[in-house]
Amino acid sequence: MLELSKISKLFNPGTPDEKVALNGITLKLKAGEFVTVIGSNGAGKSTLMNIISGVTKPDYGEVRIEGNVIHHLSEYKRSRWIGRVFQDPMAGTAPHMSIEENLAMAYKRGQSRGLRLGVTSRKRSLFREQIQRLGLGLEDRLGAKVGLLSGGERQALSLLMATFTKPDILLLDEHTAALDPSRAELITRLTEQLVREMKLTTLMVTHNMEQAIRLGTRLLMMDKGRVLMDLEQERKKDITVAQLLGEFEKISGNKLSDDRLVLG
Ligand SMILES: Nc1ncnc2c1ncn2[C@@H]1O[C@H](COP(=O)(O)OP(=O)(O)OP(=O)(O)O)[C@@H](O)[C@H]1O
Repeated sequence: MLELSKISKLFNPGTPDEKVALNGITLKLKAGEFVTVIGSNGAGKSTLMNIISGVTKPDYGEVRIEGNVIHHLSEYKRSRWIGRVFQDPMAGTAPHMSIEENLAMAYKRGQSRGLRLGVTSRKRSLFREQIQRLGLGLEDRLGAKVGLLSGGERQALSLLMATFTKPDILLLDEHTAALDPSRAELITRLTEQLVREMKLTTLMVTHNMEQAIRLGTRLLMMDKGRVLMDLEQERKKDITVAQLLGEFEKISGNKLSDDRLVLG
């Protein structure tokens, strides 16, 4: 379970560039919830992900995972609880290492600092079994350098690596946005499959409204550092993109301004 309590973040305080990124966010994700997050430009979505993962420290407030207070811990120390996939397929994997070395690295995530990347035959058969789940034939290329994979293959591997040790929280940061439509659909399908099979508690930022409605069990809409709308499955399942945009306008008094908005 993830609990955020009164999280606030101000960038460049006291300067002409002062920006309120998060303004007292309180949020509870129950175990197994799959929450999609959409919002206007500068709403604070990335800052929220960065505060949960430890890239950014909040000015105020508390982050708890499974009851552990973690907002003072380094990004590395939190990695035993958190898996994250970024927009850039290059971000989650090491290009000069082989597929199995990358998997070995993910396997050791959050454990002792000394990285022993030795791949024993027991580990190799575990990796082969896991990577088969992607359905991309990568199990026959375990020795290939990751830099040789396509963007979609690499993002599929990133997703597998992020979920390898069944994290308590999975953070998906526009992880299909840089892919062409067919690859994006493949990664979306794999995401649904892995989240469902492992019952992962998931927070996914997207600019694709249709995807935000279709995926997951709950939808958050952010604006100006706050959660403006919080739709549970019952309300989310029948809502249309037009209704969602209409609701946003009604509550915020403005049209949704998102230069990367994809309607569906
Ligand atoms: N490192 C930083 N330094 C200064 N200001 C920042 C920094 N990171 C974010 N901000 C500001 O904080 C606010 C929230 O930014 P954030 O990137 O979290 O929004 P977002 O919802 O992810 O936006 P987008 O959808 O446009 O990527 C914005 O006004 C942004 O300019």
